[in-house]
Amino acid sequence: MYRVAVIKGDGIGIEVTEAAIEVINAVTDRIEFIEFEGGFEVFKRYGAPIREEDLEEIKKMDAVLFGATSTPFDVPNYKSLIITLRKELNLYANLRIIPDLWNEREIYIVRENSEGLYSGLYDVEKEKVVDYRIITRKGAERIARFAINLAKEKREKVTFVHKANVLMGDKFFRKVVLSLAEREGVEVREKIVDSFTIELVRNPWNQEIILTENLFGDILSDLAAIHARSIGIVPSGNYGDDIALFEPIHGTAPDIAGKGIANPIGSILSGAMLLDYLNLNGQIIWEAVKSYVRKGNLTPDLGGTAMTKDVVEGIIEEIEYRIDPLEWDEVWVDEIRINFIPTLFIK
Ligand SMILES: O=C(O)CC[C@H](C(=O)O)[C@@H](O)C(=O)O
Ligand SMILES: [Mn+2]
Repeated sequence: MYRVAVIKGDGIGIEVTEAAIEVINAVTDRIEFIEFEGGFEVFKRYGAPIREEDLEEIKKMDAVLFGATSTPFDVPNYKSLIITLRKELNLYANLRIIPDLWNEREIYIVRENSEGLYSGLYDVEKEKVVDYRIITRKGAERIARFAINLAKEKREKVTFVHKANVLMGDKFFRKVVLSLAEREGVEVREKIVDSFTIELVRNPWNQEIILTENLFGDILSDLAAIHARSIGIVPSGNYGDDIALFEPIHGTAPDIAGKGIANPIGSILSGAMLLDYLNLNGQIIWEAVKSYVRKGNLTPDLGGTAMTKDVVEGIIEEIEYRIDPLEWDEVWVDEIRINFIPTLFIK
Protein backbone atom coordinates (compact mmCIF):
# COMPACT_ATOMS: atom_id res chain seq x y z
CA MET A 1 0.00 0.00 0.00
CA TYR A 2 1.42 3.44 -0.92
CA ARG A 3 0.74 6.38 1.38
CA VAL A 4 0.08 9.65 -0.46
CA ALA A 5 -0.32 12.99 1.32
CA VAL A 6 -3.13 15.16 -0.05
CA ILE A 7 -3.10 18.95 0.27
CA LYS A 8 -6.16 20.31 -1.51
CA GLY A 9 -5.33 23.99 -0.79
CA ASP A 10 -7.65 26.85 -1.68
CA GLY A 11 -10.33 27.66 -4.27
CA ILE A 12 -10.68 25.11 -7.08
CA GLY A 13 -7.69 23.25 -5.64
CA ILE A 14 -10.21 21.49 -3.40
CA GLU A 15 -12.55 20.48 -6.25
CA VAL A 16 -9.92 19.30 -8.74
CA THR A 17 -7.93 17.32 -6.16
CA GLU A 18 -11.05 15.45 -5.09
CA ALA A 19 -11.66 14.71 -8.77
CA ALA A 20 -8.14 13.35 -9.20
CA ILE A 21 -8.53 11.08 -6.16
CA GLU A 22 -11.77 9.65 -7.58
CA VAL A 23 -10.07 8.86 -10.87
CA ILE A 24 -6.98 7.35 -9.20
CA ASN A 25 -9.24 5.12 -7.08
CA ALA A 26 -10.88 3.88 -10.29
CA VAL A 27 -7.44 2.68 -11.45
CA THR A 28 -5.88 1.24 -8.30
CA ASP A 29 -6.69 0.32 -4.72
CA ARG A 30 -3.04 0.41 -3.69
CA ILE A 31 -3.00 4.01 -2.50
CA GLU A 32 -4.00 5.31 0.93
CA PHE A 33 -4.64 9.07 0.80
CA ILE A 34 -3.89 11.02 3.98
CA GLU A 35 -5.14 14.60 4.00
CA PHE A 36 -3.22 17.56 5.44
CA GLU A 37 -4.37 21.15 5.60
CA GLY A 38 -2.20 23.94 4.29
CA GLY A 39 -2.36 27.46 2.90
CA PHE A 40 -3.39 30.88 4.05
CA GLU A 41 -6.05 29.73 6.53
CA VAL A 42 -3.44 27.58 8.29
CA PHE A 43 -1.01 30.55 8.31
CA LYS A 44 -3.64 32.68 10.08
CA ARG A 45 -3.94 30.01 12.79
CA TYR A 46 -0.34 28.86 13.19
CA GLY A 47 1.84 31.60 11.61
CA ALA A 48 3.10 29.23 8.87
CA PRO A 49 1.41 27.88 5.68
CA ILE A 50 1.69 24.34 7.05
CA ARG A 51 2.15 22.97 10.57
CA GLU A 52 5.64 21.68 11.43
CA GLU A 53 4.33 18.32 12.65
CA ASP A 54 2.36 17.86 9.40
CA LEU A 55 5.47 18.65 7.36
CA GLU A 56 7.40 15.95 9.25
CA GLU A 57 4.59 13.45 8.56
CA ILE A 58 4.48 14.39 4.85
CA LYS A 59 8.24 13.73 4.54
CA LYS A 60 7.53 10.09 5.47
CA MET A 61 4.97 9.63 2.68
CA ASP A 62 5.58 8.03 -0.72
CA ALA A 63 4.27 11.06 -2.66
CA VAL A 64 2.13 14.17 -2.41
CA LEU A 65 -0.95 15.21 -4.41
CA PHE A 66 -1.34 18.99 -4.26
CA GLY A 67 -4.23 21.18 -5.43
CA ALA A 68 -3.58 24.91 -5.59
CA THR A 69 -2.90 27.69 -3.16
CA SER A 70 -2.79 31.42 -3.67
CA THR A 71 -0.26 33.74 -2.08
CA PRO A 72 -1.35 37.25 -1.15
CA PHE A 73 1.31 39.87 -2.00
CA ASP A 74 0.93 42.05 1.04
CA VAL A 75 0.82 39.77 4.09
CA PRO A 76 4.05 40.17 6.08
CA ASN A 77 5.98 36.89 6.66
CA TYR A 78 3.53 34.78 4.63
CA LYS A 79 5.39 32.46 2.27
CA SER A 80 3.85 30.45 -0.56
CA LEU A 81 2.89 26.95 0.58
CA ILE A 82 4.04 25.30 -2.65
CA ILE A 83 7.39 27.13 -2.54
CA THR A 84 7.75 26.04 1.11
CA LEU A 85 7.03 22.41 0.19
CA ARG A 86 9.46 22.49 -2.76
CA LYS A 87 12.18 23.70 -0.40
CA GLU A 88 11.36 21.50 2.60
CA LEU A 89 10.98 18.33 0.47
CA ASN A 90 13.98 19.29 -1.70
CA LEU A 91 11.95 18.97 -4.91
CA TYR A 92 14.60 20.26 -7.30
CA ALA A 93 13.10 19.18 -10.64
CA ASN A 94 9.76 20.49 -11.93
CA LEU A 95 8.49 18.64 -15.01
CA ARG A 96 5.59 20.37 -16.75
CA ILE A 97 3.89 18.54 -19.60
CA ILE A 98 1.81 20.75 -21.88
CA PRO A 99 -0.36 18.26 -23.80
CA ASP A 100 -2.28 18.64 -27.02
CA LEU A 101 -4.84 15.97 -26.05
CA TRP A 102 -6.42 16.04 -29.48
CA ASN A 103 -3.26 15.42 -31.52
CA GLU A 104 -0.92 13.15 -29.51
CA ARG A 105 1.84 15.70 -28.88
CA GLU A 106 3.31 17.40 -25.83
CA ILE A 107 5.68 20.20 -24.84
CA TYR A 108 8.08 19.11 -22.06
CA ILE A 109 9.45 21.83 -19.79
CA VAL A 110 12.05 20.90 -17.15
CA ARG A 111 12.17 23.79 -14.72
CA GLU A 112 14.93 24.03 -12.12
CA ASN A 113 12.86 24.13 -8.93
CA SER A 114 15.11 24.99 -5.99
CA GLU A 115 17.23 28.06 -6.70
CA GLY A 116 17.70 30.79 -9.33
CA LEU A 117 15.50 33.76 -8.49
CA TYR A 118 13.57 31.51 -6.06
CA SER A 119 16.62 31.13 -3.80
CA GLY A 120 14.68 33.05 -1.19
CA LEU A 121 17.76 35.13 -0.33
CA TYR A 122 17.37 38.89 -0.44
CA ASP A 123 18.57 42.09 1.16
CA VAL A 124 16.15 44.85 2.06
CA GLU A 125 17.38 48.40 2.60
CA LYS A 126 15.45 51.64 2.77
CA GLU A 127 16.19 52.59 -0.82
CA LYS A 128 17.16 49.28 -2.30
CA VAL A 129 16.03 45.62 -2.30
CA VAL A 130 18.19 42.85 -3.78
CA ASP A 131 16.81 39.41 -4.74
CA TYR A 132 19.67 36.93 -5.24
CA ARG A 133 19.52 34.77 -8.36
CA ILE A 134 21.65 31.83 -7.24
CA ILE A 135 22.98 29.15 -9.60
CA THR A 136 25.06 26.43 -7.91
CA ARG A 137 27.02 23.66 -9.58
CA LYS A 138 25.02 21.11 -7.60
CA GLY A 139 21.70 22.69 -8.61
CA ALA A 140 22.69 23.05 -12.26
CA GLU A 141 24.11 19.54 -12.52
CA ARG A 142 21.15 17.70 -11.00
CA ILE A 143 18.54 19.48 -13.13
CA ALA A 144 20.69 19.01 -16.24
CA ARG A 145 20.93 15.29 -15.43
CA PHE A 146 17.13 15.13 -15.00
CA ALA A 147 16.59 16.75 -18.44
CA ILE A 148 19.28 14.64 -20.11
CA ASN A 149 17.79 11.41 -18.74
CA LEU A 150 14.35 12.45 -19.99
CA ALA A 151 15.82 13.34 -23.40
CA LYS A 152 17.43 9.90 -23.61
CA GLU A 153 14.17 8.22 -22.62
CA LYS A 154 12.19 10.19 -25.24
CA ARG A 155 14.99 10.01 -27.83
CA GLU A 156 15.01 13.79 -27.98
CA LYS A 157 17.55 16.57 -27.67
CA VAL A 158 17.69 19.13 -24.85
CA THR A 159 16.72 22.72 -25.62
CA PHE A 160 18.54 24.79 -22.99
CA VAL A 161 16.82 28.19 -22.63
CA HIS A 162 18.90 30.85 -20.86
CA LYS A 163 20.13 34.45 -20.79
CA ALA A 164 23.89 33.76 -20.72
CA ASN A 165 24.49 36.75 -22.99
CA VAL A 166 23.64 38.94 -19.98
CA LEU A 167 23.54 36.92 -16.72
CA MET A 168 26.73 35.57 -15.13
CA GLY A 169 24.69 32.85 -13.39
CA ASP A 170 23.48 31.57 -16.75
CA LYS A 171 27.03 31.59 -18.18
CA PHE A 172 27.88 29.20 -15.32
CA PHE A 173 24.62 27.19 -15.72
CA ARG A 174 25.38 26.88 -19.46
CA LYS A 175 28.93 25.52 -18.87
CA VAL A 176 27.59 22.87 -16.48
CA VAL A 177 24.79 21.79 -18.85
CA LEU A 178 26.98 21.62 -21.96
CA SER A 179 29.80 19.68 -20.31
CA LEU A 180 27.42 17.12 -18.76
CA ALA A 181 25.48 16.71 -22.03
CA GLU A 182 28.74 16.15 -23.91
CA ARG A 183 29.80 13.48 -21.41
CA GLU A 184 26.36 11.85 -21.73
CA GLY A 185 26.26 12.10 -25.54
CA VAL A 186 23.06 14.16 -25.66
CA GLU A 187 22.77 17.06 -28.11
CA VAL A 188 21.88 20.48 -26.64
CA ARG A 189 20.23 23.28 -28.65
CA GLU A 190 20.64 26.70 -27.03
CA LYS A 191 17.95 29.40 -27.10
CA ILE A 192 17.94 32.87 -25.56
CA VAL A 193 14.84 33.16 -23.42
CA ASP A 194 13.39 36.37 -24.86
CA SER A 195 13.49 35.37 -28.52
CA PHE A 196 12.52 31.81 -27.54
CA THR A 197 9.09 33.05 -26.43
CA ILE A 198 8.32 33.85 -30.07
CA GLU A 199 9.35 30.34 -31.13
CA LEU A 200 7.30 28.80 -28.32
CA VAL A 201 4.21 30.66 -29.52
CA ARG A 202 4.76 30.02 -33.23
CA ASN A 203 6.34 26.56 -33.30
CA PRO A 204 5.65 24.77 -29.98
CA TRP A 205 5.54 21.10 -30.90
CA ASN A 206 9.11 20.20 -31.72
CA GLN A 207 11.04 22.00 -29.04
CA GLU A 208 12.54 18.74 -27.68
CA ILE A 209 13.04 18.71 -23.87
CA ILE A 210 13.11 22.32 -22.72
CA LEU A 211 15.46 22.94 -19.77
CA THR A 212 15.59 26.28 -18.01
CA GLU A 213 16.06 28.23 -14.77
CA ASN A 214 13.32 28.50 -12.13
CA LEU A 215 11.62 31.81 -12.98
CA PHE A 216 12.07 31.34 -16.74
CA GLY A 217 10.36 27.95 -16.36
CA ASP A 218 7.52 29.49 -14.38
CA ILE A 219 6.86 31.99 -17.16
CA LEU A 220 7.46 29.72 -20.16
CA SER A 221 5.17 26.96 -18.81
CA ASP A 222 2.21 29.34 -18.50
CA LEU A 223 3.00 30.75 -21.96
CA ALA A 224 3.18 27.23 -23.43
CA ALA A 225 -0.12 26.34 -21.74
CA ILE A 226 -1.98 28.34 -24.40
CA HIS A 227 -1.25 25.41 -26.71
CA ALA A 228 -3.12 23.02 -24.39
CA ARG A 229 -6.28 25.06 -25.10
CA SER A 230 -6.67 25.66 -21.34
CA ILE A 231 -4.17 25.96 -18.48
CA GLY A 232 -6.69 23.78 -16.61
CA ILE A 233 -5.36 20.80 -18.54
CA VAL A 234 -1.64 21.06 -17.64
CA PRO A 235 -0.15 18.65 -15.07
CA SER A 236 3.23 18.75 -13.35
CA GLY A 237 5.55 16.72 -11.17
CA ASN A 238 7.97 18.19 -8.61
CA TYR A 239 10.67 15.57 -8.10
CA GLY A 240 13.29 15.16 -5.37
CA ASP A 241 15.54 12.24 -4.53
CA ASP A 242 13.23 10.90 -1.81
CA ILE A 243 9.71 12.04 -2.67
CA ALA A 244 7.68 13.81 -5.37
CA LEU A 245 4.74 16.18 -5.39
CA PHE A 246 2.18 16.30 -8.21
CA GLU A 247 0.01 19.31 -8.96
CA PRO A 248 -1.76 21.04 -11.85
CA ILE A 249 0.03 24.28 -12.83
CA HIS A 250 -3.12 26.38 -12.64
CA GLY A 251 -4.01 28.50 -9.64
CA THR A 252 -7.00 28.68 -7.31
CA ALA A 253 -9.35 30.43 -9.82
CA PRO A 254 -11.39 32.21 -7.12
CA ASP A 255 -13.81 33.48 -9.79
CA ILE A 256 -15.17 29.97 -10.38
CA ALA A 257 -14.36 28.32 -7.02
CA GLY A 258 -17.34 26.48 -5.58
CA LYS A 259 -19.36 26.56 -8.81
CA GLY A 260 -18.48 22.95 -9.74
CA ILE A 261 -17.24 23.92 -13.21
CA ALA A 262 -13.46 23.74 -12.71
CA ASN A 263 -11.55 21.71 -15.28
CA PRO A 264 -10.24 18.67 -13.34
CA ILE A 265 -8.03 17.36 -16.16
CA GLY A 266 -4.79 19.08 -15.06
CA SER A 267 -5.16 17.54 -11.62
CA ILE A 268 -6.25 14.17 -13.03
CA LEU A 269 -3.19 14.04 -15.33
CA SER A 270 -1.02 15.05 -12.35
CA GLY A 271 -2.54 11.94 -10.73
CA ALA A 272 -1.41 9.95 -13.77
CA MET A 273 2.14 11.28 -13.29
CA LEU A 274 1.89 10.29 -9.62
CA LEU A 275 0.88 6.73 -10.57
CA ASP A 276 3.80 6.48 -13.01
CA TYR A 277 6.14 7.70 -10.23
CA LEU A 278 4.84 4.85 -8.03
CA ASN A 279 5.18 2.36 -10.92
CA LEU A 280 1.41 2.01 -11.12
CA ASN A 281 -0.66 2.38 -14.28
CA GLY A 282 -0.73 6.11 -15.07
CA GLN A 283 -0.91 5.49 -18.82
CA ILE A 284 -4.53 4.28 -18.59
CA ILE A 285 -5.53 7.72 -17.25
CA TRP A 286 -3.80 9.50 -20.16
CA GLU A 287 -5.60 7.24 -22.64
CA ALA A 288 -8.96 7.68 -20.89
CA VAL A 289 -8.58 11.48 -20.79
CA LYS A 290 -7.60 11.67 -24.48
CA SER A 291 -10.55 9.50 -25.43
CA TYR A 292 -12.96 11.52 -23.30
CA VAL A 293 -11.92 14.99 -24.51
CA ARG A 294 -12.40 13.92 -28.14
CA LYS A 295 -16.05 13.10 -27.64
CA GLY A 296 -17.23 14.15 -24.21
CA ASN A 297 -18.79 17.38 -22.95
CA LEU A 298 -16.06 19.68 -21.66
CA THR A 299 -15.94 22.33 -18.94
CA PRO A 300 -16.53 25.99 -19.84
CA ASP A 301 -12.80 26.85 -20.08
CA LEU A 302 -12.78 24.55 -23.13
CA GLY A 303 -16.05 25.93 -24.50
CA GLY A 304 -18.32 23.23 -23.09
CA THR A 305 -21.13 23.15 -20.56
CA ALA A 306 -19.95 20.22 -18.44
CA MET A 307 -19.62 20.29 -14.69
CA THR A 308 -16.45 18.96 -13.06
CA LYS A 309 -18.32 15.83 -11.97
CA ASP A 310 -19.48 15.10 -15.55
CA VAL A 311 -15.87 15.05 -16.73
CA VAL A 312 -14.84 12.82 -13.82
CA GLU A 313 -17.68 10.37 -14.54
CA GLY A 314 -16.84 10.32 -18.25
CA ILE A 315 -13.15 9.65 -17.63
CA ILE A 316 -13.92 6.92 -15.09
CA GLU A 317 -16.21 5.25 -17.64
CA GLU A 318 -13.34 5.31 -20.13
CA ILE A 319 -11.05 3.76 -17.51
CA GLU A 320 -13.53 1.04 -16.56
CA TYR A 321 -13.94 0.16 -20.21
CA ARG A 322 -10.15 -0.21 -20.52
CA ILE A 323 -9.82 -2.21 -17.33
CA ASP A 324 -12.50 -4.72 -18.19
CA PRO A 325 -13.85 -4.39 -21.75
CA LEU A 326 -15.47 -7.82 -21.45
CA GLU A 327 -17.62 -6.58 -18.57
CA TRP A 328 -18.66 -3.67 -20.76
CA ASP A 329 -19.46 -6.05 -23.60
CA GLU A 330 -21.69 -8.01 -21.23
CA VAL A 331 -23.44 -4.76 -20.25
CA TRP A 332 -23.69 -3.85 -23.92
CA VAL A 333 -25.11 -7.30 -24.79
CA ASP A 334 -27.44 -7.10 -21.80
CA GLU A 335 -28.63 -3.73 -23.04
CA ILE A 336 -29.40 -5.22 -26.44
CA ARG A 337 -30.93 -8.30 -24.88
CA ILE A 338 -33.13 -6.19 -22.61
CA ASN A 339 -34.12 -3.69 -25.28
CA PHE A 340 -34.22 -5.89 -28.32
CA ILE A 341 -35.97 -9.09 -27.32
CA PRO A 342 -39.29 -7.58 -26.07
CA THR A 343 -39.74 -5.80 -29.41
CA LEU A 344 -39.63 -9.18 -31.08
CA PHE A 345 -42.81 -10.12 -29.29
CA ILE A 346 -44.64 -6.84 -29.60
CA LYS A 347 -47.54 -7.47 -31.99
O1 LIG B 1 1.72 31.95 -5.75
C1 LIG B 1 2.06 30.83 -5.36
O2 LIG B 1 2.07 30.46 -4.16
C2 LIG B 1 2.54 29.82 -6.40
C3 LIG B 1 3.67 30.35 -7.23
C4 LIG B 1 4.16 29.22 -8.15
C5 LIG B 1 5.53 29.58 -8.71
O3 LIG B 1 6.25 28.63 -9.05
O4 LIG B 1 5.87 30.78 -8.79
C6 LIG B 1 3.21 28.98 -9.33
O5 LIG B 1 3.16 30.11 -10.18
C7 LIG B 1 3.71 27.79 -10.12
O6 LIG B 1 3.96 27.94 -11.33
O7 LIG B 1 3.84 26.72 -9.51
MN1 LIG C 1 3.50 29.76 -12.27
